[in-house]
Amino acid sequence: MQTYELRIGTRGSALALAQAHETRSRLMAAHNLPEEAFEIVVITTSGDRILDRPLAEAGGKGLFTKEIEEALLNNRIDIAVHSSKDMPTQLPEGLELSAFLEREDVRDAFIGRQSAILEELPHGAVVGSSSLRRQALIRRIRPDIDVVMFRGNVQTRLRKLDEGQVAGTLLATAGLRRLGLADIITELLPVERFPPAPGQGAICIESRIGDERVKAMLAPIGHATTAAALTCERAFLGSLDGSCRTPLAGYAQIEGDRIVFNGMILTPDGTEVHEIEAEGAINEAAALGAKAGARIREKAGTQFFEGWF
Ligand SMILES: NCc1[nH]cc(CCC(=O)O)c1CC(=O)O
Repeated sequence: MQTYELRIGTRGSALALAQAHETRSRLMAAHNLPEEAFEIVVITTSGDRILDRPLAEAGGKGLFTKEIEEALLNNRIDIAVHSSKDMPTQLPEGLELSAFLEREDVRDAFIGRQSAILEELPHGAVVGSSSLRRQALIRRIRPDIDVVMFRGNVQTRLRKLDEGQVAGTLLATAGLRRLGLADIITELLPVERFPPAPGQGAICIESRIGDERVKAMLAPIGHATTAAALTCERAFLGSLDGSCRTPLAGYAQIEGDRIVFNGMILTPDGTEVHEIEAEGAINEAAALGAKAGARIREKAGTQFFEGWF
């Protein structure tokens, strides 16, 4: 029987596999181990099966993680590799995010056909996105654009673009780079106008609390400033209940030993926008994010969150 140093759980999508392979490569380098020391275990999740509805409607974020977390808890895998953006703020008892890999580009990318530049699309153009944040951000700057639901993997989206079903779509630059598809990007959207989702661009690794062997193996591949930024962003998300029905953005930037955090919440039509900026010490990342969440909540008022459910 083959014995592995680590069993790595992942979803089977091209992006998820790319992230699992990247994690494996880093572990191989850090521990001077061959590829065979790691088993990659592909796990299908509910999120992979539901393709006909917006995810927020189908039950939200846990959809991409539930079956993988069960495999961790049942000891069928040792670590799970995820996109941080897809991770709920509350993890099942006994599990933790034990490492974050160095963050990729956090920006959203526009992939345009009728125009390379989002803001230069013709009046009334159709843009596809299933992200509530991206939908609201597009409507905010271009209320005339018809934003339609757009799910499926990158290949499906590109086919819909080529067929002319939509004039453009938005995807995370990080994901496209990891898939070797950066060349399809026609515009990199600036974070000031298109602030990213909490966690965007960062791979995280989940493991069992108390599994010290695994934790020690992960230590050399973890990236401290990414971890601080993600801790801040996830605290912001958590303090807003992590409701995936509220379009929101949150981005923490590390400058030396300081964190500069920018948060935003919007109504789905992009007409009402609330922003928050907070700065603090890097070792108070969680408190900073939580406080920014409380302050933006206060700014927006309770009716903001009740308006559209
Ligand atoms: N919700 C899907 C998802 N989760 C993470 C990424 C991209 C990679 C990342 O942000 O790390 C994507 C696709 C996208 O938004 O284009």
